[in-house]
Amino acid sequence: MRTAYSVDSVRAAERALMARVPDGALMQRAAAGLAVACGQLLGRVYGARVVLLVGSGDNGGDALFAGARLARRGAGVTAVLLAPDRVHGGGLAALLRAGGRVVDAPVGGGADGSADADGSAGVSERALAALDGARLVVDGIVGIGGKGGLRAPAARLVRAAAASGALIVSVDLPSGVDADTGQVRGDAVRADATVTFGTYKPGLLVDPGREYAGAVRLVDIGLDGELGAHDAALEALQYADVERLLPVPGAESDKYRRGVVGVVAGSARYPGAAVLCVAGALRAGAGAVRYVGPAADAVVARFPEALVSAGPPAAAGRVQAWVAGPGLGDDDAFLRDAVAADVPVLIDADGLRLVDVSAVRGRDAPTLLTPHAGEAAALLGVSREEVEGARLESVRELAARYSATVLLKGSTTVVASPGGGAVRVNPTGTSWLATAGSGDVLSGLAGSLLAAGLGAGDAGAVGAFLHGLAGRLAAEGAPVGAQDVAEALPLAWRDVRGA
Ligand SMILES: NC(=O)C1=CN([C@@H]2O[C@H](COP(=O)(O)OP(=O)(O)OC[C@H]3O[C@@H](n4cnc5c(N)ncnc54)[C@H](O)[C@@H]3O)[C@@H](O)[C@H]2O)[C@@H](O)CC1
Ligand SMILES: Nc1ncnc2c1ncn2[C@@H]1O[C@H](COP(=O)(O)OP(=O)(O)O)[C@@H](O)[C@H]1O
Ligand SMILES: [K+]
Repeated sequence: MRTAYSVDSVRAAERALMARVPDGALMQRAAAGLAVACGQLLGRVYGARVVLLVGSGDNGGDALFAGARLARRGAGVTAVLLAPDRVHGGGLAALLRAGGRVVDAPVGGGADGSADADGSAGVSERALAALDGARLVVDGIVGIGGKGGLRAPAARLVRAAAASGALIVSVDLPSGVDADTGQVRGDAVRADATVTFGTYKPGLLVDPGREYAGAVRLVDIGLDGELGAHDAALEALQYADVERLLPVPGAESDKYRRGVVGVVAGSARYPGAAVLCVAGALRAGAGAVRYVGPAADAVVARFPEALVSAGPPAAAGRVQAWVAGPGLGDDDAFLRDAVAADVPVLIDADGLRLVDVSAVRGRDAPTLLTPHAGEAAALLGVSREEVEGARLESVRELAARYSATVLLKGSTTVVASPGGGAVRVNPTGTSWLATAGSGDVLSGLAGSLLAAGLGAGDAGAVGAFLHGLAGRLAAEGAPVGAQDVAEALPLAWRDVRGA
């Protein structure tokens, strides 16, 4: 399991560790890892021009000590100081000893300024000129101490760094990205790589922050033992975790023991949603798929193995979980039956529009809601942009409001449980999945995992993992349709099982 911890937990763990190690040891470990990563990106360090963007905190200190290490290996290192009067003293001294140069960012060398009329944001020509011809820019403006959007001088330098064409490495996290949420307000560094210390931060794993971070490398600074006393804020399942959770049939399994999933989806207008949902459900672990609804002919024509009926759900025979909602249109009768059933229920798409909050809250069996950002926005009464800018907050809020597990789809898919705890973040997503109907495949797939006995959080996280993997395997760099994603699910299973 890959985990990420909140800033508060990181700070507490760092305090505990610092009490046991010599002064400055953690920063030296961080700087050593950072310098190694920079060296690898540069290839040849000797003679390379490196610019450090140095803020007023320890993030800038890391950059300075790493810059000193690069300077000792022959790089031409220039530190641009955003707040010369508050720079990390030890780091600056180390850089100067190693032969590095220093340029003050504020015009006139004072404290960091604010926006001004000529657009220079109070940044000196010398600071901007230092970026010309740099091969590598090290972003040490702010780390976990960042608050709000970048101030104007920092934002000006970040734009100049982006325009310089240099490789950009962020220290701990891209400056301008909120460490706890991944939110970006205004300018932020778009890094080629981020070297983070001790643990991942949530903002490195969740968009929009994740996209700004580039390739993330974790440097061990000895924090693991101390972090054990804290709860992770985020968890990302890895292959081995998913393999353990897959519902592989045992020798004595039969189709009923494997679980039967019922699908309430499709309408005369949208029969395809039913077909795609069943396509996902058939390849996910349940022993049988029952379809009820108006698209029964279309479903059985494509999948003779599906058990179909016109409904209602109560007359369809026993199921261990229902999936309800894709392509339903406005008819909520079958949805209500499914929600009233005392088995796990996954609600998606039109079902999310039609469902009654109090009916969901009143359920005893687990409920899994799978909105995309637009659906989540409608449920929360906010804009789609607000949901996409604050995925973690949105998914946690929905889970609390509905007393349900919520899987929020999109460029980063996240899963929150009603009782709080770590949010699951899916590591396998690919934007090739942004194709009509792929959400229907996911709902069938995750519903099938529910029927096979996985808890709602596991069904959501494993479903998203397999879905993302299937999307990648189906696409291999070319556009795919939702059916292709469903057909690649066995490949995803085999990939996870190493089969
Ligand atoms: N605490 C530790 O043990 C370790 C900390 N390390 C580094 O220390 C960092 C945290 O250091 P700090 O707590 O000093 O905080 P930061 O260096 O992340 O940032 C704090 C400084 O940035 C300024 N600032 C805040 N928001 C800003 C904004 N929006 N625009 C411009 N400037 C802004 C503040 O005025 C403050 O001086 C970590 O991210 C990591 O890089 C590492 O050296 C590893 C060890
Ligand atoms: N940019 C993206 N990156 C990764 N996955 C994406 C992206 N956009 C959409 N997806 C995934 O594609 C699927 C689309 O589902 P959904 O929006 O419900 O579409 P539909 O209703 O057409 O089925 C979801 O699993 C979602 O997470
Ligand atoms: K940074």
